[in-house]
Amino acid sequence: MTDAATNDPKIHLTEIDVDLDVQEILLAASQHDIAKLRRLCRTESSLPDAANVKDSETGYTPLHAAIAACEADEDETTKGDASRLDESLLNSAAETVRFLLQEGAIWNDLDNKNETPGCLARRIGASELYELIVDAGVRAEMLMNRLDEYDVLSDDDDEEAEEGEGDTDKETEQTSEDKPAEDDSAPELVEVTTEQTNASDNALVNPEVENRGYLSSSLSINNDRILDSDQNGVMMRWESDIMLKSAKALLPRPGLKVLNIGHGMGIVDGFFQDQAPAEHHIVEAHPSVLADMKAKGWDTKPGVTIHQGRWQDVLPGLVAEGATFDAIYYDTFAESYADFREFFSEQVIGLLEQEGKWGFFNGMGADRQISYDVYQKVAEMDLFEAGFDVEWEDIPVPKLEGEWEGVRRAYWVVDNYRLPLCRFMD
Ligand SMILES: C[S@@+](CC[C@H](N)C(=O)[O-])C[C@H]1O[C@@H](n2cnc3c(N)ncnc32)[C@H](O)[C@@H]1O
Repeated sequence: MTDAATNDPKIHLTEIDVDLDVQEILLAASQHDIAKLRRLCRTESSLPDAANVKDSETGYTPLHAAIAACEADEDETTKGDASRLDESLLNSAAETVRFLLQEGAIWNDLDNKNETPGCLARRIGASELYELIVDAGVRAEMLMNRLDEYDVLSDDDDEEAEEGEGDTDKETEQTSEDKPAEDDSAPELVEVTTEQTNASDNALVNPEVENRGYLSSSLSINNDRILDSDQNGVMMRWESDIMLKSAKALLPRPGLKVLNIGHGMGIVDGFFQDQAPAEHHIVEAHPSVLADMKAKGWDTKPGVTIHQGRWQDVLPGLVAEGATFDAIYYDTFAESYADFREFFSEQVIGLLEQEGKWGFFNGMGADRQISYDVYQKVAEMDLFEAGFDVEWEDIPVPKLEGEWEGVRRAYWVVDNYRLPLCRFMD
């Protein structure tokens, strides 16, 4: 390591110094020695971000180390059995985890086994520690979402100031400075994986796909799946049971008015048709899906009106006409959590009957249980803020091992699908 000509002592550290510091911090974390951690984090350590150091061999952060210390020696049959964990160790670990989070520890950093601290807590059966990490994730995500909103507002201000100076697609541009340093993949809203950790950054549903790019890409539409040109799964037949249960919960009897956003393979629309709705409106934006709908005669089915275009462009017109619906369903592709929030806080409010129900495909963070749990809470809080109550029903998802052949990434990993049913609050 070459020393820079500077008076900053940190620049003069050798790799050995750094490694010793890292080991000292990780040891203190695993011993739940908060007094020592406090000293190391605040004064003694020469490392700038002591709460987020990483062991080069295991990839452990102090959070991983504090949690891993609770793991019981166990054989295969008792793995994850919470009753085998030492209660006082769990309590001191909880204190340590709280302390590290206060010091800015990142809730979802990955170790070398691809586990976040929360994944590790869940695997060893430390549910209290798991909940602490989930809550930290919720706080971080809420904050990131609000900051992104603030960014969008300032972008809008800039645009207003620059009116007439040409258009930039700010919606779809995101520079690396906009993103949080620790997280670089998206909270998955719909059907796409979060590959690394992440529920953060409010970026796009699929890190590699954004909505306008997707809508101009070519699709392969088969009987059991729709893939985009990069083999990302847009819709898959295994979701049929989820679609059936969603349709039945939303449209319990004939003669109601339903609005569906995103036709895909037409699975949910088929189940809505089975309920003989009085009006069945479908918003779809992809030209190939629209062509497929026409080929399958959707334009002549009873009560069906097809609205061609993005919901962002179509729905304000329906609101202006005063259209209302007993049921609304949202299942799009390559949209962000921010898009989804805009959908329910700005559009559903204008389109749903007072006693109506609405739902969405709940795929946010579904490639990792902790991300799924975090995003359930985040959504719940935002729905509450927008004036909606939500009920969740757990539906077991069948084993999907064979399903992902030919699909770029498995976007579904968690065991249970949580089906949301939303209504206006009383
Ligand atoms: C996951 S599929 C919907 C699957 C559907 N629920 C089913 O049961 O087959 C998502 C659909 O949303 C459409 N879509 C994506 N973005 C959209 C947008 N902004 N507005 C309208 N439709 C959109 C896609 O073209 C695709 O057909």
